[in-house]
Amino acid sequence: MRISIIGSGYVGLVTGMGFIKLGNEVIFVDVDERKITMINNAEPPIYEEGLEELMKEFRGKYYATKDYREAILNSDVTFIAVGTPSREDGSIDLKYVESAAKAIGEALKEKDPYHVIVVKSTVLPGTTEGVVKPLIEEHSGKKAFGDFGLAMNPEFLREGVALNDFLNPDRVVIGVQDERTKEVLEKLYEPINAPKVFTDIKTAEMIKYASNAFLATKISFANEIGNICKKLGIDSWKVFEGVGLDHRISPHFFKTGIGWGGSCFPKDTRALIRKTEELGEEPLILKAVVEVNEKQPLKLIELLKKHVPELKGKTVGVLGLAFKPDTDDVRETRAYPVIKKLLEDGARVITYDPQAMENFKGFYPDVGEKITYANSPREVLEATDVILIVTEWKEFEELDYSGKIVVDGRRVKAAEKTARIYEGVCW
Ligand SMILES: NC(=O)c1ccc[n+]([C@@H]2O[C@H](COP(=O)([O-])OP(=O)(O)OC[C@H]3O[C@@H](n4cnc5c(N)ncnc54)[C@H](O)[C@@H]3O)[C@@H](O)[C@H]2O)c1
Ligand SMILES: O=c1ccn([C@@H]2O[C@H](COP(=O)(O)OP(=O)(O)O[C@H]3O[C@H](CO)[C@@H](O)[C@H](O)[C@H]3O)[C@@H](O)[C@H]2O)c(=O)[nH]1
Repeated sequence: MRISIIGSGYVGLVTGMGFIKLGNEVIFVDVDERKITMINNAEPPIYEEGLEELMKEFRGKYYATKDYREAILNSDVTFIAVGTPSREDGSIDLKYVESAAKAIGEALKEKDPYHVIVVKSTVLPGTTEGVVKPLIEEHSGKKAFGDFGLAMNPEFLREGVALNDFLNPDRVVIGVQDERTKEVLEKLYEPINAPKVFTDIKTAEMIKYASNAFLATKISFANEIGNICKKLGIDSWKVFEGVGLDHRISPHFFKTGIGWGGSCFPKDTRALIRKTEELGEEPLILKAVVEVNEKQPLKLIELLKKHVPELKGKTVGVLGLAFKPDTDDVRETRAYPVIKKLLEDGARVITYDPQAMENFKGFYPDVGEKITYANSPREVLEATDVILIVTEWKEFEELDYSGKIVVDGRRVKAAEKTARIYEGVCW
């Protein structure tokens, strides 16, 4: 099939390359010229395992453009994969979705054959039918489900293992209303060996939020229990090994530490909280889940002060800036509140991350420009005896932490074994 993808970021690019691997052709659309040039040179604008190889292997099966008209006229299905960030007040910001829907509408004016539009961005229930549909209809002069198809197909991939998650998902959720659109998506996803859940459109939208909210809840719950364990001298990882063996519970997303960051859990829980309040309901659990998560990274500093009570003038090494390993993404990384607090307490910070240093500096200039970036993790260990571990990159397992005071937010075994003084956040 010929597919166009609007928004060539973490989801758009991975989804597009995944569809290409399944035998399709893709036109990527973006507003960012840098991304367009890089994609056309088969260079991934983001770091994601396996993406570069795939882009090189399938050169010729895709290209990128900023021209919506060209992309729509030369494809049968269009996925919207633009960002849906938070506004100041935590509510969902739909400005990218709205501008994409308008531009798709304009381009659809000239198109006769039945074209299917699929919302892949994470959007609150009601958005596809209440915002995207009317905008496309208004700008194209055509009617949804008669002149063009419309569906909502949330994405569940995790950064770092995104290609594998896209190609081997636990399930594919497709919210549709009309039979013609359903047939197109059934065909497109046929090669993927996973249960296909067909629902109405707003149920598909809600499945995405409920999934992310539940996973975030699992981690915050584990961290709350983990904080109790720490006080009682109990290893919470052992506790959740025992808990997770109950098949009703499952062992996943119970890794205690300094909490969840990233481009999804924080903004999606916030958006769901705002929506719940708008509906006149009280999001009691969701608010607690967020509150636990906001406090958790600062536990690192509390524990550090047990061993280094005065941080003023001290150099502290921070290992890891990405919100998790195997990505260069720093959106809502726990490294930000940790480094911010260290600087407020008068410490100097030297840091290393294999992929995310440039992004961190650009994304958080208020702290990013006040810290030192090392060329290797060893350089951090040479610069100071006081180390905080924020992201569990594999290479941090290969270091010798002898003589160091390490406070670990993610459980790096090598540090646990070799450090002079070792404190785990919840173990
Ligand atoms: N990152 C993830 O792991 C993940 C996983 C599942 C779902 N999601 C959801 O997918 C959506 C995209 O997330 P992302 O992380 O890929 O975002 P991203 O910021 O990496 O990518 C979005 C892209 O859209 C482009 N864009 C913005 N406005 C545009 C427009 N009008 N026309 C064309 N391109 C435009 C941006 O330049 C950017 O390249 C969000 O709704 C997110 O919640 C993300
Ligand atoms: O047991 C765990 C698991 C994760 N985390 C943290 O949780 C955050 C999110 O991790 P992960 O879920 O692996 O990364 P994302 O790429 O943000 O993926 C989540 O968000 C995506 C965007 O919606 C969804 O598609 C995925 O299904 C969902 O897992 C990271 O900061 C992790 O360090 C923990 O602290 N403990």
